[in-house]
Amino acid sequence: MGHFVAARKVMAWTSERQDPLLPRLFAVVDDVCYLFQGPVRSITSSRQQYGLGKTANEAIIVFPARHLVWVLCGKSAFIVFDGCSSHSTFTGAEERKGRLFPTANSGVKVTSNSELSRVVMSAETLCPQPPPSSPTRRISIVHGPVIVGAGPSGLAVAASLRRLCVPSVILERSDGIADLWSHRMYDRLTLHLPKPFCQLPHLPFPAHFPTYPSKDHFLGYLHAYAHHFSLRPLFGCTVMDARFDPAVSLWRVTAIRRDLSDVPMQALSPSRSSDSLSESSRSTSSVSSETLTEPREPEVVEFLSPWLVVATGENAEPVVPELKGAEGFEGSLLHSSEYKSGVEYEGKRVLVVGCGNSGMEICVDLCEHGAMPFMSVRSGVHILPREMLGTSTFGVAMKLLKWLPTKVVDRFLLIMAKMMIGDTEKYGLKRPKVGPLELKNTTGKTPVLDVGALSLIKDERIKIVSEVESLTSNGAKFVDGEEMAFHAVVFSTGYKSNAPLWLKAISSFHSPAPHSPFPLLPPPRRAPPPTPDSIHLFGRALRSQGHLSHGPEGKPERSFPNGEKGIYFVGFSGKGLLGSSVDAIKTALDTRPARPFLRAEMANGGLTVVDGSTLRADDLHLPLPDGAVSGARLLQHAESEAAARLFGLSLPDPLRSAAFRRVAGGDARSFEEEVIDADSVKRKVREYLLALADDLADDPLVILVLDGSALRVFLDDEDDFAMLAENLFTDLDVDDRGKLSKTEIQDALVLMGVEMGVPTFSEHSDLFSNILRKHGAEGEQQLGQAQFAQLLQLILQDLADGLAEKPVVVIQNLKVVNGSKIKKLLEHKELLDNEMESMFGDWNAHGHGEGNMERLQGLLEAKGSRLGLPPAESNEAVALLYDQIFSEIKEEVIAGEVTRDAFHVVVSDIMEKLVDQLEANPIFTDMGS
Ligand SMILES: NC(=O)C1=CN([C@@H]2O[C@H](COP(=O)(O)OP(=O)(O)OC[C@H]3O[C@@H](n4cnc5c(N)ncnc54)[C@H](OP(=O)(O)O)[C@@H]3O)[C@@H](O)[C@H]2O)C=CC1
Ligand SMILES: O=C(O)C(=O)Cc1c[nH]c2ccccc12
Repeated sequence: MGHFVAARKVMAWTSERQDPLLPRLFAVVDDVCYLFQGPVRSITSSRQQYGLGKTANEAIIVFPARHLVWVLCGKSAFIVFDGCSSHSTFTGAEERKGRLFPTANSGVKVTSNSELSRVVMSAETLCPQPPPSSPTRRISIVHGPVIVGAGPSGLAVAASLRRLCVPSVILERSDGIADLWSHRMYDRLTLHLPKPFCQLPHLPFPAHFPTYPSKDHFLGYLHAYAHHFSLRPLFGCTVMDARFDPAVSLWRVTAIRRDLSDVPMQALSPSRSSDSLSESSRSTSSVSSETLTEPREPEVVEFLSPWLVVATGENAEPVVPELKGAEGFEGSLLHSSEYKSGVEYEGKRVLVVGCGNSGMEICVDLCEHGAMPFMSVRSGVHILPREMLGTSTFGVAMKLLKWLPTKVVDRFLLIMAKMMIGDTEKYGLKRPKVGPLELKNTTGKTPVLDVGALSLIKDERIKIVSEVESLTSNGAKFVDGEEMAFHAVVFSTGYKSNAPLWLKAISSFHSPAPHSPFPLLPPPRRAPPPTPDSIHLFGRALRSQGHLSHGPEGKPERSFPNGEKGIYFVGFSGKGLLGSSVDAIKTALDTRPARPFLRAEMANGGLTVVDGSTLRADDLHLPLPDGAVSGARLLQHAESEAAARLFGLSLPDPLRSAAFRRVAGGDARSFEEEVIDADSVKRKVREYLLALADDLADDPLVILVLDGSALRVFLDDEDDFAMLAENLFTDLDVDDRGKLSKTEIQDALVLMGVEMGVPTFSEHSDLFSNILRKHGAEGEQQLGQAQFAQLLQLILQDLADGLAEKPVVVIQNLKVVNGSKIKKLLEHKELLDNEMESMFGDWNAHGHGEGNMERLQGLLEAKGSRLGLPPAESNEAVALLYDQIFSEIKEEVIAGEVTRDAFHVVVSDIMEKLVDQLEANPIFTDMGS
């Protein structure tokens, strides 16, 4: 342990082996100390940059304080930049006997081998006092991402991070989780999409939930979810401003935090009990001590973090049109977010403005409560049945989108809708010109999934009226001149995001390159994230708020200026809760190398692509059976041989049977009974292996081999292990009792999960129960943190040994696109010609002229699935791949009228480029559940 020494305006850092009274690395300017320790890699360029002498091998560089700390109030403070984890930690510090010590519970651990590479200190005298009128301001450096919003998206991100042992902070303006769902939705609401599309990552809905869970089911689930992952958002915390500060490469998120001490604890606790859920039965009072000691005055807190997750949703603020005469209307005026049920409207005439899902369902609700609803329709609307072909319409659409372009899926949905619910136009519900999914993608307008409104419209129990022109004292005037009386008006006119109000200056940084205050630091060890600019746009983020410029298709443009880093938009993809889950997992996986040990784990273990190459080697692993054998026996042997070369993996059935069919030829049944003579046995086994290899080459499997090596990474490094054990302990100790029972070791293993090298509990219960029993980890005995760590270490050691002896292979639900399909196509003249002809036909069918390049890109993107590529709309990596390849094609080669030959040349060129790119950099796509 080194020491911080402070004497009035002088502070210094000495490392362990140095005399604390003779600090070596030390500098003071204007009350600010900047101290640097660590290897200087780019010494030559640094010499130039700082004009150092040729013989200099050690340098002290002093920076102005504003680069480092914006405002620091109250006590002294220092910031430790840990070069190992690329994390900064902020702590209060106090001076005792001339030395500066971290204040209690500061959370800073500076150990000698944590490779401290920068130390920055700032003394008390530096801090300007806040102006007396302003609320107290505090700075909080977050050890992980700052998530704005505690709705489903924010919770899903935090949970996904928690599972990876990455901490995060959720800031939430309201008093509880999922405020929209708990306070701004009508009672009769049920989810429109079936269960699998609405559950959040890592915790399925309870089995007893109906296919379409109710609002209360869903809310109960969200509370159980927050509880399960011990998520404790900071409630009453309204973000006013968030901006990226290039000087420190951090996001500065300023929030006002209200005092919530008079809010009933029930509302603050994530473990609100609910009848609909059994998960929440683990009763705890999970109000943290922090909640109990809330400040009285509103407090301004500035959160600093390298990552900002925007999870405030597309429905943050109600949209209410400004109508002439609204002030003079004597009935009640409300937004759909304030409508709870139709009880109070019995016998009343209610005008519902807007025909989205809310408008439609509120009309149904009004009918059911004996009111008379009138629905005002301005533009058109797509109504689709909630289900078709025996499953949900949404599910059908998602399936089809995997294979077909949006326009074709739209055409299909509209044909099905017409067959099932007839022509909706004759009731005054015009269909928009653009199809439902394309409209959703381009404008964000969701199609209506019919849950009963349509038949009420047909029966004229819901009356369709035209666009409202103005309100009168007792009703409304419509654009068609008609005037009617109403008791109430419910604006079901939708919602908008509020991110533009607080997310400042995105895309408008002009500084050429973010200035680094630490030019002497070794470059970060982590490879940059896969996107070129570290801005993670999962979906249609903020499209309608003008934050992003749009391309001609309304797609957000994918180019961003440099400067803003580490920002993630979660839940803006227009794909409902499913979209939130996908975004959340991506965000978590992307930010997870936040922890050094996770980085090590990824480098060591990581994913393995099984592309069948190990099956091609000539020598066999297992001795062949002697003499002639039956076909069935041969197959059995061939399968064992394959498994022996594939980490003991048992291959999916379709793969095995396809290979078997190729070996067996015509009749599989008779082959099993056939006698294979000794000479043919080896040939047949090889045939089987090669058949498997061929299929795997086209469609590789992605597997995770858990052989204990990932676990060793933690076990081999004392610090890493201590950190892991501490995190797990605090995560599990939800009541802050400082004790856990032995049985909770099992929860720790579950929390660690596959990502950290622990197999799933349920599938490998033998392995676990032996080890747990051996260490007596089944009892209720209470363990303190140190004992917990000790026991965990023993158990993980045994687990690692067990796995080393018999690795566990987990097939990941990922598809790898490596270009082999395109390569095959290029090698197969006949198929290639057919494909080219069909593309050339499409090309000609859509006219000529301007924008050939865009047209060709569109055509190839649409054909992507035939080439083995996932749709570009659904996969950012694919979209980037196309963009990159098309940027290399010269405009003139496809200018004007394109001949067949020229078309063939260009398209083959593109295909070859695709192969090159994909072979070097395969694309992984999530196949969902
Ligand atoms: N059970 C469920 O799962 C439910 C889901 N939802 C979802 O919640 C989100 C919000 O839905 P919702 O609240 O219905 O909002 P939407 O944005 O989907 O619909 C708003 C409606 O209001 C109309 N509108 C807007 N401004 C005016 C105006 N000045 N005059 C007349 N009409 C106007 C729009 O028509 P125009 O095209 O003319 O602008 C549109 O029909 C959607 O994603 C929806 O699918 C909603 C309810 C239930
Ligand atoms: O998010 C909503 O509002 C839904 O009702 C689900 C939904 C999201 N995107 C869609 C596209 C087609 C059909 C339903 C949805």
